[in-house]
Amino acid sequence: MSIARFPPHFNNSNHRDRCLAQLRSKPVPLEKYIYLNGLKGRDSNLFYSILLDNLSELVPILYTPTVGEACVNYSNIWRRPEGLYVSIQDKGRIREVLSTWPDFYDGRIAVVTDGSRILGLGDLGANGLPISIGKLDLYIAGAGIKPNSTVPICLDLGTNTQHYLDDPLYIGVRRPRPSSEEMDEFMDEFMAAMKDVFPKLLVQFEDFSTDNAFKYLDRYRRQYRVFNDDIQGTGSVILSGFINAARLSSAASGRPLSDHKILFFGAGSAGTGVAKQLISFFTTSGMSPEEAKSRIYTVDSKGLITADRNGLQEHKKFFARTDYNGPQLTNLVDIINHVKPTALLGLSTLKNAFSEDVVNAMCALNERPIIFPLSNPVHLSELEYEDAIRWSDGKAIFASGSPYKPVTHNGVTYEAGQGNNMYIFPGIGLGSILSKTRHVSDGMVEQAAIALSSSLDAGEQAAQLVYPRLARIREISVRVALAVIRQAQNENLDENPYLRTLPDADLLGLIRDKMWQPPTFHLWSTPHL
Ligand SMILES: NC(=O)C1=CN([C@@H]2O[C@H](COP(=O)(O)OP(=O)(O)OC[C@H]3O[C@@H](n4cnc5c(N)ncnc54)[C@H](OP(=O)(O)O)[C@@H]3O)[C@@H](O)[C@H]2O)C=CC1
Ligand SMILES: CC(=O)C(=O)O
Ligand SMILES: [Mg+2]
Repeated sequence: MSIARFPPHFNNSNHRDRCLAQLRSKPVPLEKYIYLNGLKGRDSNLFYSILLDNLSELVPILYTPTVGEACVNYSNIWRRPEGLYVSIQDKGRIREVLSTWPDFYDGRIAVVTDGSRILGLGDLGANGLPISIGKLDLYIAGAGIKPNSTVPICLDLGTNTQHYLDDPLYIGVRRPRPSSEEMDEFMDEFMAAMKDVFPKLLVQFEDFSTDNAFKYLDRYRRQYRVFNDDIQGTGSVILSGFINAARLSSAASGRPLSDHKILFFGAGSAGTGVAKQLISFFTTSGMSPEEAKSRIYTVDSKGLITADRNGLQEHKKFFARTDYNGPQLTNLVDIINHVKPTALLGLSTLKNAFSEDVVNAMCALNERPIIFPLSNPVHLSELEYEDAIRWSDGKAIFASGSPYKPVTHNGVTYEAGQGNNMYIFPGIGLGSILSKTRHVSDGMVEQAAIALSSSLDAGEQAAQLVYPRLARIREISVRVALAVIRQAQNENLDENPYLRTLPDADLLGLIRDKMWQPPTFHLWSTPHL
């Protein structure tokens, strides 16, 4: 029997080839994003099935870098409602607004942004929703979280970006951002309402501006099941890459791990999160807290951060150096020559900040320098991969926030690592859901990093990679989830005692079995033809 309005010879099995061909015919990445978004609306099972089979091709479209372009232009490319907006004008009735979400009882993971610092692109206001959607697509593809248990949220609190306020098509409320008192009141009501409406929810804070990122993580982490991806997820993923990079670097130089010195170019929410995570790892590996702290140097837009600077923001004070009293160091090469770092990490949003002189200075100090330009999207990267390989003659141990294609230099092909929290948050989410943990602890985040660092397979180790290849993300998320569950148990945060009875091999099997798979046979899963 044929189904009305389907062509008589419509064939599900080659329809995915048709979709891929349609996608590939789009000339520019933003058009591909719009196409995929439409496909998800028409047939979400097919969308996720195609995504899972083509991760390396599709993740750079649905996530960084293209999702950045989608956010910048969201008011213009908007097609259909696809997430939950909670507006500052909803203050006093936020619970009602959240209750309009379909399937709210199934809500397990929300990614919540207020659009105030989307990737390195600044304050995009209500245009920030695609970042929540993109992160949740990675939860679904990368960790098998059920699509209808994910809740993408954008808090529409106004924007301080004038051209959006002037744009007649802008989709958000037309007002500047609220005062910190007004925002605190809004956030307190929002978080309480989230707990009421979605009782089983884990909340991931995403791309809040620096001060609010720290403030709301600290304010809610003991009360609700929350974590901040930019502070904790980034801290975890970069610790993991650093462990593997330090092993490669130490193998070349003979230096022990305890001899490493890390220079952070950018001391915002991500830089500070990574620096704290490294210190915690160094101390658990046996260094004293003072020794561990002495290994970290931070740089912001005014130069090397020293304790004698007036008006330092709270989050910069801990790392401010007390052992330098000379003239303010502002030039990165001068700073490198003063610090003599083994690793240079960029979380600054400053495109091409790692010039040839900077790479040369790192190479002069290190047989194999660790250079991670981590700013997103790719057009804000501190260093292009090709330049890193050429200028260092293939010696740089490299990972970037957004993906790069392999580079061939002097007959050798090099593969970049992607140091992006996408390797961590899906597994943290899955582990938190399965263990029913009450909170996400620092210990869980650190164990996630250690699990990721030890997940390289033989091929990846032979290629001297510091992160696994993206195609293996589901298997990586299983291991990260296992580590997260075990640590939740060690800290008595879990509320699923059955998992405690399982040995690791059985628990790994259970985690795999719990992952959602797109149905292999379907006839158009969303029936709104
Ligand atoms: N790879 C990954 O997984 C992740 C990458 N990121 C990326 O990291 C970047 C930063 O994010 P985040 O920390 O939240 O942003 P913030 O705005 O909190 O921090 C940016 C930092 O960079 C510094 N900076 C800006 N311009 C310069 C300059 N000219 N020279 C030196 N330092 C400078 C700022 O200095 P000042 O304090 O003086 O303003 C600030 O310390 C973004 O591009 C984001 O996409 C973020 C999270 C995860
Ligand atoms: C990856 C990420 O979370 C960011 O760039 O903000
Ligand atoms: Mg982010």
